[in-house]
Amino acid sequence: MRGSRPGAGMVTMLITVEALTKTYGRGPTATHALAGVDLTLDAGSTAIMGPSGSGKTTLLHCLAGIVVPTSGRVVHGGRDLAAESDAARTRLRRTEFGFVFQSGQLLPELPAEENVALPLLLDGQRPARVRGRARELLALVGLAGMEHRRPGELSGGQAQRVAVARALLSRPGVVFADEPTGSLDQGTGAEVMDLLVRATAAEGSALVVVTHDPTVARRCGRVVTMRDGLVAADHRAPEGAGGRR
Ligand SMILES: Nc1ncnc2c1ncn2[C@@H]1O[C@H](COP(=O)(O)OP(=O)(O)OP(=O)(O)O)[C@@H](O)[C@H]1O
Repeated sequence: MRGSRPGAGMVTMLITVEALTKTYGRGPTATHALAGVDLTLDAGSTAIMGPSGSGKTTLLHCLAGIVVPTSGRVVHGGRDLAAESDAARTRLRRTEFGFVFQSGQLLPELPAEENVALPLLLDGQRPARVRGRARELLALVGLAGMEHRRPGELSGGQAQRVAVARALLSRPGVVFADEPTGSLDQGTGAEVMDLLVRATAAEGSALVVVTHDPTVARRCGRVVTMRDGLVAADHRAPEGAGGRR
């Protein structure tokens, strides 16, 4: 049921980045985090890999409209994000994008269901409907029956599953994840990553995940490798091999 967003599930080119640069600071201490990136993000799952400091998080933040680039364009739905107002970018992030961070950033005093439902409850949407959707998503991520547990009563992997459910709440076109398994042991991390790929696919959302971990990247249909602020490699898994989409 994805009828609320025009073209949902049919869009293949989601975000296009053209000649993107981002420089932090100025003068002799300036850091050129992105040095001219061209990239078209399409449906499916994309991992962004590369050495520390190569610009992965900066690219993710530019794609998601969190960071405004120094030059270049980030085009989403025909609109250049950089040319939009802060308010318009915030609205876009709330309605079109979902986010999963390294540690789930759940509110400790709220049960899982409320943590998932909160963004749309704050938006003033009908509570019964929002809570129903939250329960549906918690079941999708394998947490049926744990709706009333608070984050302190969940394992690290379960807490990240709640964060995945929350990211999918508004039926986003794209879910952005920055080292989503970084705080988990390897086995739990692999389970959460599988879940993240499966749940985003089931909901018809694209996935962009920044990771250092090759086993995480192998679960994605495409791997973009950054080096010194540029795309150094861009590999797609052959149809049916790797990239479990
Ligand atoms: N807010 C900031 N102010 C100044 N420099 C920054 C800022 N954010 C990032 N940088 C610098 O920009 C470069 C790219 O950083 P970025 O975080 O995008 O890299 P990364 O590939 O995600 O690194 P890591 O894998 O270590 O997280 C680095 O040299 C970093 O120090």
